[in-house]
Amino acid sequence: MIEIKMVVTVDVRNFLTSFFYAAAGIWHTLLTQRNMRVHFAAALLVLGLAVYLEVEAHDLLFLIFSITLVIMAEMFNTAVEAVVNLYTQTYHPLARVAKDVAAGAVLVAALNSIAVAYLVIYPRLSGK
Ligand SMILES: Nc1ncnc2c1ncn2[C@@H]1O[C@H](COP(=O)(O)OP(=O)(O)OP(=O)(O)O)[C@@H](O)[C@H]1O
Repeated sequence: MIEIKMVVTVDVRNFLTSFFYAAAGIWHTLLTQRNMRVHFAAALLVLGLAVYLEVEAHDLLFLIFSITLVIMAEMFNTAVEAVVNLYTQTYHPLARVAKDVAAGAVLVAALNSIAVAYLVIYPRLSGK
Protein backbone atom coordinates (compact mmCIF):
# COMPACT_ATOMS: atom_id res chain seq x y z
CA MET A 1 0.00 0.00 0.00
CA ILE A 2 2.78 2.43 1.00
CA GLU A 3 4.83 1.32 -2.02
CA ILE A 4 1.95 2.15 -4.40
CA LYS A 5 1.64 5.65 -2.90
CA MET A 6 5.37 6.30 -3.44
CA VAL A 7 5.20 5.21 -7.10
CA VAL A 8 2.22 7.50 -7.71
CA THR A 9 4.01 10.45 -6.04
CA VAL A 10 7.13 9.92 -8.15
CA ASP A 11 5.04 9.64 -11.34
CA VAL A 12 3.18 12.87 -10.61
CA ARG A 13 6.50 14.64 -9.93
CA ASN A 14 7.94 13.33 -13.23
CA PHE A 15 4.81 14.42 -15.04
CA LEU A 16 4.97 17.93 -13.55
CA THR A 17 8.69 18.19 -14.41
CA SER A 18 8.01 17.17 -18.03
CA PHE A 19 5.14 19.64 -18.16
CA PHE A 20 7.43 22.42 -16.88
CA TYR A 21 10.07 21.67 -19.56
CA ALA A 22 7.40 21.59 -22.29
CA ALA A 23 6.00 24.94 -21.10
CA ALA A 24 9.56 26.33 -21.09
CA GLY A 25 9.85 25.24 -24.75
CA ILE A 26 6.71 27.19 -25.68
CA TRP A 27 7.93 30.22 -23.70
CA HIS A 28 11.38 30.06 -25.35
CA THR A 29 9.81 30.01 -28.83
CA LEU A 30 7.56 32.95 -27.93
CA LEU A 31 10.49 34.98 -26.58
CA THR A 32 12.97 34.26 -29.36
CA GLN A 33 10.84 33.90 -32.53
CA ARG A 34 9.14 36.99 -33.92
CA ASN A 35 7.04 34.78 -36.20
CA MET A 36 5.69 32.87 -33.20
CA ARG A 37 4.48 36.16 -31.67
CA VAL A 38 2.85 37.05 -35.01
CA HIS A 39 1.13 33.61 -35.08
CA PHE A 40 -0.16 34.09 -31.51
CA ALA A 41 -1.45 37.61 -32.25
CA ALA A 42 -3.20 36.41 -35.43
CA ALA A 43 -4.66 33.42 -33.56
CA LEU A 44 -6.08 35.64 -30.80
CA LEU A 45 -7.54 38.01 -33.40
CA VAL A 46 -9.19 35.21 -35.40
CA LEU A 47 -10.52 33.40 -32.30
CA GLY A 48 -11.88 36.68 -30.90
CA LEU A 49 -13.58 37.40 -34.23
CA ALA A 50 -14.97 33.86 -34.37
CA VAL A 51 -16.51 34.23 -30.90
CA TYR A 52 -17.91 37.67 -31.80
CA LEU A 53 -19.43 36.29 -35.01
CA GLU A 54 -20.86 33.32 -33.09
CA VAL A 55 -19.14 30.73 -35.27
CA GLU A 56 -20.53 27.20 -34.78
CA ALA A 57 -18.56 24.67 -32.71
CA HIS A 58 -17.45 22.51 -35.68
CA ASP A 59 -16.08 25.56 -37.57
CA LEU A 60 -14.36 26.72 -34.38
CA LEU A 61 -12.69 23.31 -34.25
CA PHE A 62 -11.27 23.85 -37.77
CA LEU A 63 -9.84 27.19 -36.63
CA ILE A 64 -8.34 25.77 -33.43
CA PHE A 65 -6.84 22.83 -35.32
CA SER A 66 -5.28 25.13 -37.95
CA ILE A 67 -3.84 27.45 -35.29
CA THR A 68 -2.39 24.48 -33.40
CA LEU A 69 -0.81 23.20 -36.63
CA VAL A 70 0.94 26.56 -37.27
CA ILE A 71 2.22 26.86 -33.70
CA MET A 72 3.49 23.27 -33.73
CA ALA A 73 5.21 23.80 -37.10
CA GLU A 74 6.90 26.97 -35.78
CA MET A 75 8.11 25.11 -32.70
CA PHE A 76 9.52 22.22 -34.77
CA ASN A 77 11.16 24.82 -37.03
CA THR A 78 12.78 26.44 -34.00
CA ALA A 79 13.95 23.04 -32.76
CA VAL A 80 15.47 22.18 -36.17
CA GLU A 81 17.25 25.56 -36.28
CA ALA A 82 18.69 24.98 -32.80
CA VAL A 83 19.96 21.50 -33.67
CA VAL A 84 21.49 22.67 -36.96
CA ASN A 85 23.17 25.64 -35.24
CA LEU A 86 24.47 23.29 -32.56
CA TYR A 87 26.00 21.09 -35.25
CA THR A 88 27.47 23.77 -37.49
CA GLN A 89 27.87 27.53 -37.59
CA THR A 90 29.44 27.45 -41.04
CA TYR A 91 27.67 27.03 -44.39
CA HIS A 92 26.62 23.49 -45.23
CA PRO A 93 24.19 22.49 -48.02
CA LEU A 94 22.44 19.98 -45.71
CA ALA A 95 22.06 22.65 -43.02
CA ARG A 96 20.36 24.81 -45.64
CA VAL A 97 18.05 21.94 -46.68
CA ALA A 98 17.09 21.19 -43.05
CA LYS A 99 16.30 24.83 -42.26
CA ASP A 100 14.52 25.50 -45.57
CA VAL A 101 12.33 22.37 -45.26
CA ALA A 102 11.41 23.21 -41.66
CA ALA A 103 10.56 26.78 -42.68
CA GLY A 104 8.56 25.39 -45.61
CA ALA A 105 6.45 23.36 -43.18
CA VAL A 106 5.56 26.56 -41.32
CA LEU A 107 4.58 28.20 -44.62
CA VAL A 108 2.32 25.26 -45.56
CA ALA A 109 0.59 25.36 -42.16
CA ALA A 110 0.23 29.16 -42.34
CA LEU A 111 -1.32 29.01 -45.85
CA ASN A 112 -3.73 26.34 -44.64
CA SER A 113 -4.76 28.50 -41.66
CA ILE A 114 -5.33 31.53 -43.93
CA ALA A 115 -7.58 29.42 -46.18
CA VAL A 116 -9.52 28.02 -43.20
CA ALA A 117 -9.90 31.45 -41.58
CA TYR A 118 -11.12 32.88 -44.91
CA LEU A 119 -13.67 30.08 -45.43
CA VAL A 120 -14.98 30.26 -41.85
CA ILE A 121 -14.85 34.00 -41.11
CA TYR A 122 -15.44 35.78 -44.43
CA PRO A 123 -19.00 34.55 -45.18
CA ARG A 124 -20.14 35.57 -41.69
CA LEU A 125 -18.31 38.91 -41.89
CA SER A 126 -20.12 39.85 -45.10
CA GLY A 127 -23.41 38.61 -43.58
CA LYS A 128 -23.19 40.98 -40.56
N1 LIG B 1 24.62 26.73 -41.58
C1 LIG B 1 23.93 27.03 -42.69
N2 LIG B 1 24.29 26.51 -43.87
C2 LIG B 1 23.61 26.78 -44.99
N3 LIG B 1 22.56 27.60 -45.07
C3 LIG B 1 22.13 28.16 -43.92
C4 LIG B 1 22.79 27.92 -42.68
N4 LIG B 1 22.15 28.61 -41.71
C5 LIG B 1 21.14 29.23 -42.33
N5 LIG B 1 21.11 28.97 -43.64
C6 LIG B 1 20.15 29.49 -44.64
O1 LIG B 1 19.65 30.75 -44.19
C7 LIG B 1 18.25 30.67 -43.99
C8 LIG B 1 17.89 31.43 -42.74
O2 LIG B 1 18.53 30.81 -41.67
P1 LIG B 1 18.32 31.28 -40.20
O3 LIG B 1 18.99 30.35 -39.27
O4 LIG B 1 18.69 32.72 -40.09
O5 LIG B 1 16.77 31.06 -40.12
P2 LIG B 1 15.68 32.11 -39.80
O6 LIG B 1 14.39 31.47 -40.20
O7 LIG B 1 16.00 33.44 -40.37
O8 LIG B 1 15.88 32.10 -38.23
P3 LIG B 1 15.10 32.99 -37.19
O9 LIG B 1 13.69 32.50 -37.27
O10 LIG B 1 15.78 32.61 -35.91
O11 LIG B 1 15.30 34.42 -37.61
C9 LIG B 1 17.93 29.17 -43.89
O12 LIG B 1 16.58 28.87 -44.28
C10 LIG B 1 18.95 28.57 -44.83
O13 LIG B 1 18.53 28.67 -46.19
